[in-house]
Amino acid sequence: MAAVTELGTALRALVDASVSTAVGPEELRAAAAEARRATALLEADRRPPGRLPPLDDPVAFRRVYSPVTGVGSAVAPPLTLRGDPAGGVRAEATLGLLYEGPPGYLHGGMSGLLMDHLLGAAAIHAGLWGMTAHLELDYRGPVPLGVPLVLRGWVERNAGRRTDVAGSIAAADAPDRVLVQATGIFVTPRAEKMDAYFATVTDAAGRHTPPGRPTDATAVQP
Ligand SMILES: CCCCCCCC/C=C\CCCCCCCC(=O)SCCNC(=O)CCNC(=O)[C@H](O)C(C)(C)COP(=O)(O)OP(=O)(O)OC[C@H]1O[C@@H](n2cnc3c(N)ncnc32)[C@H](O)[C@@H]1OP(=O)(O)O
Repeated sequence: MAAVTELGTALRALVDASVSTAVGPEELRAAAAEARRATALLEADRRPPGRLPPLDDPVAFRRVYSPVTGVGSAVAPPLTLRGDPAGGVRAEATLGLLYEGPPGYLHGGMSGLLMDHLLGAAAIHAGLWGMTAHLELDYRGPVPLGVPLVLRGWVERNAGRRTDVAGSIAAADAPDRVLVQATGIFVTPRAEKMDAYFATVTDAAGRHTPPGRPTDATAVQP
């Protein structure tokens, strides 16, 4: 885990530098050569989609390469999710140029990614695992880059396999001024669909490992 985290941290610094650099073509080409060298090292042993990495724990919902929370992911901020004393889950993050949409502000699709994850995690935190069936966002104000943000997700109601969830993004210094407001419907797939989607998922040792049961523990910190 320490090595995965070390590489993820180094790669995040690299991709951040690569989108904010102002150096010339010579330096860019030299950096590209270094990047290709690192890629060759990593490509020596790869896993296919559907085989979880050894450090993942599908029962605890730990995913080290998640594009949102993964400590090993170059593109994840990465978020640390916590249980929110006000209910649901929350995370703090300061996002950089990698995620820029309008100059100086967060790409709207990135808000969608983050909200999808927060809402899904809020359902899991409440013991209600589901896949995103519907996600709706209202963009009330642009989300600034480079300032601390607070992201929240909470369950509104649950009926059978369907869970209605909501969430928000705000600047940490103005938490009541909601910049992005999200609502979503998460559905635990019926058994036939669970089978069809995940029957071939295995852990690193090749054992069948379907996604977590609705009552499983979560990766959310207490
Ligand atoms: C993802 C695997 C994860 C594995 C391990 C996880 C570790 C995670 C760790 C940490 C936190 C994670 C956080 C993750 C967040 C991100 C999650 C995603 O990105 S999920 C990918 C995108 N979503 C899809 O690809 C779904 C595609 N859609 C489908 O496959 C089906 O539509 C599905 C399974 C969602 C529902 O199919 P049915 O056949 O099981 O269920 P039916 O009978 O259609 O619906 C059940 C009820 O829900 C309502 N419903 C379904 N879809 C609806 C919709 N779009 N709008 C409104 N209502 C809907 C229906 O009307 C019905 O309600 P009535 O029982 O009649 O009252």
